[in-house]
Amino acid sequence: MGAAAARPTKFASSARISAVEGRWAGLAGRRRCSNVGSIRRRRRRALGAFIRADLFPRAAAAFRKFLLRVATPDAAEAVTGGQSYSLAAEDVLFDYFVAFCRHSYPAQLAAYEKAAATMDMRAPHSWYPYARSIHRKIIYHGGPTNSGKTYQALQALASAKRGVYCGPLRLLAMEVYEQLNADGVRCDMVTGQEVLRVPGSGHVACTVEMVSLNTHADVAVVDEIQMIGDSARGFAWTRAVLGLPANEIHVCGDLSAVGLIRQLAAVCDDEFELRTYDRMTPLAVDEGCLPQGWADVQPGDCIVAFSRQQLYHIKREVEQSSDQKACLVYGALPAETRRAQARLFNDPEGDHKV
Ligand SMILES: Nc1ncnc2c1ncn2[C@@H]1O[C@H](COP(=O)(O)OP(=O)(O)OP(=O)(O)O)[C@@H](O)[C@H]1O
Repeated sequence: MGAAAARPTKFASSARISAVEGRWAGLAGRRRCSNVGSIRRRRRRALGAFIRADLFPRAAAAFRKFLLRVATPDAAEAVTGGQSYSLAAEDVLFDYFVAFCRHSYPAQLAAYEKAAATMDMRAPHSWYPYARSIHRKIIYHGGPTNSGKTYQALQALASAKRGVYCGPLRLLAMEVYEQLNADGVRCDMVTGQEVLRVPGSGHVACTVEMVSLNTHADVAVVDEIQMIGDSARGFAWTRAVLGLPANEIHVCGDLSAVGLIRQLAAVCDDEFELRTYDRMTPLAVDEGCLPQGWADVQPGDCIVAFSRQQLYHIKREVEQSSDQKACLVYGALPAETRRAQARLFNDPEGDHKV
């Protein structure tokens, strides 16, 4: 604005009013001085008021026309009043601009506000309207390994009409799939690697990344819930806990995620219950190594190695130096072979116990 422009003061005389009117008309005629020009430079601010960038030029032009039609000399004085115009006047104008847009383009602003809400990364629970339409109960089965947490959750799953199990491993999904089908509860299996459909099934056992959030379940089981804190895969547990449309969600794991799940339940307006478990048998770390080498391996032992070559080598050693037979499972093993190996190991009548 020109330095010669008057400061915003009260009007005292009609001569002054006409001077301001003249200046208003002159300044408004040059677009940059109408202050709508300043608003133009504030597109981002307008976005914050849900005025989209593509609506902005049209809205700003309409607002400018509107201003020129209705502005009183007072307004002209305030808006064009010398250096003091800058921020304070723009703030005033901006509020009027927003009010004008709300009045003139209600549908556009509402649509953009709705779209912005769905993209609000701070409220992930709102991304799952189906789950939010259900008042869910989250039951946290917490305790150390082998304390029977998953067993209890699976009991609830098996007795439900429609259920879903989500686990971190294909093998766990497969174990549940086989167990439920063996117990007469028809169950599909869905993993990234394979999909097995059982006609008429009401249940599905899947890896957690594969769980469908579009199918209602009476009971859902989310296993190894502490993995929600995993930097690479934790998102899949978060998605399952927030998004599963199930009446009851049984989450199983150690107690490290209790606080977080309790908070998520509160945010989702779900019920929360904590059930804690103790180990049924003690777990102790052996003081020494196997004195007789692989000949000391006992039925039920599990040996972990870090390469395929090592695994085959150890299997050979165990079978040659003891009367045990060993099964093998590793990541690259085809799913069908892995299942056959797991079946061999789990068969109570079989002789593959390592
Ligand atoms: N009440 C029970 N009756 C019969 N078997 C049970 C019972 N509770 C647990 N088990 C068995 O004990 C074993 C360990 O139970 P489960 O897998 O439920 O433990 P967990 O606490 O979930 O262990 P993890 O943390 O390793 O998953 C399983 O083979 C399970 O079938």
